[in-house]
Amino acid sequence: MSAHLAPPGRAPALRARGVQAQLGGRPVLQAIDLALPAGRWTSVVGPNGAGKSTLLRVLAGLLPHQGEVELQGRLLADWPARVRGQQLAWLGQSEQAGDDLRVWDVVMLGRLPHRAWLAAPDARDHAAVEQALRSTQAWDWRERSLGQLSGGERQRVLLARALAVQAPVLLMDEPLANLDPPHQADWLATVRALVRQGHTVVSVLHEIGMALQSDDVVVMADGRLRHHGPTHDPTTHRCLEQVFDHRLAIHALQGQWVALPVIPPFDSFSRDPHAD
Ligand SMILES: Nc1ncnc2c1ncn2[C@@H]1O[C@H](COP(=O)(O)OP(=O)(O)OP(=O)(O)O)[C@@H](O)[C@H]1O
Repeated sequence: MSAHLAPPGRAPALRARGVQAQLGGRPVLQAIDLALPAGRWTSVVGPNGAGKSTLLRVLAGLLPHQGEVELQGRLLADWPARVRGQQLAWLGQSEQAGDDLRVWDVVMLGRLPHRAWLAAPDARDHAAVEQALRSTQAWDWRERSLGQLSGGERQRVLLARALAVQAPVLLMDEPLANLDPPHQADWLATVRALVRQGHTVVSVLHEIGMALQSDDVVVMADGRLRHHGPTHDPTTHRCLEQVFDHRLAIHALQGQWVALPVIPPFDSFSRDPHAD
């Protein structure tokens, strides 16, 4: 496993030390030591069941675990809940959100950590919600209820809710689920703009081509961290190919990295497995 060091003088946005987690009595994360540098976009990738979502939930403080997790140099447990909610925004996988709620109100939920108990939203809250809805092209649906939207439209509203928090650190689990190619490209542009402004973005992605657009890649397999390194590093590419059983290959194409499937020869499908 390669180490990736945060720039000197700035605490990592998130740090895990000796993290372990169990689900259903089974260990699903083991011995995770990880420092995610601030002001960069890191993608977490790996095969199904590798522990990616579990890691993200642990980093967000949403799952009990052993070991330590720090947000901006301070243990998660030491942050007052409301302040932590201002610092760290979360977009979960297949999130349930009230289908009867208006889109506007769903996105306004992202402003809760900024408001005093029972206080009405102020002008800044309204501005943040409008900006988030416009940036995900969800503004036109603001009066509709969430339950009336398609899967991709709904995902854009939930992304808007995470953006409305305006947190320095954003964690997103499969943010591209249901998004069509133009809106995947818009998501990419949004993430790049956030990182340019100094935000930290951590995304669990199945789309390896998209993950290869990030600054850094964390590779997981079997509940363990296999690699953490810059996206352009050949070691990162080799590790990715390895954890996916060499069923994908990474190539340079017009100044970008792309992942292409490695398709077995036709013979291996047509052969009768019981012939031998
Ligand atoms: N509630 C649960 N109880 C028991 N085991 C669970 C539970 N949820 C997840 N797991 C197991 O934990 C392991 C890690 O799951 P996790 O969702 O973190 O993987 P992942 O890498 O995000 O997978 P995927 O790519 O399929 O989304 C898997 O083996 C999964 O079967």
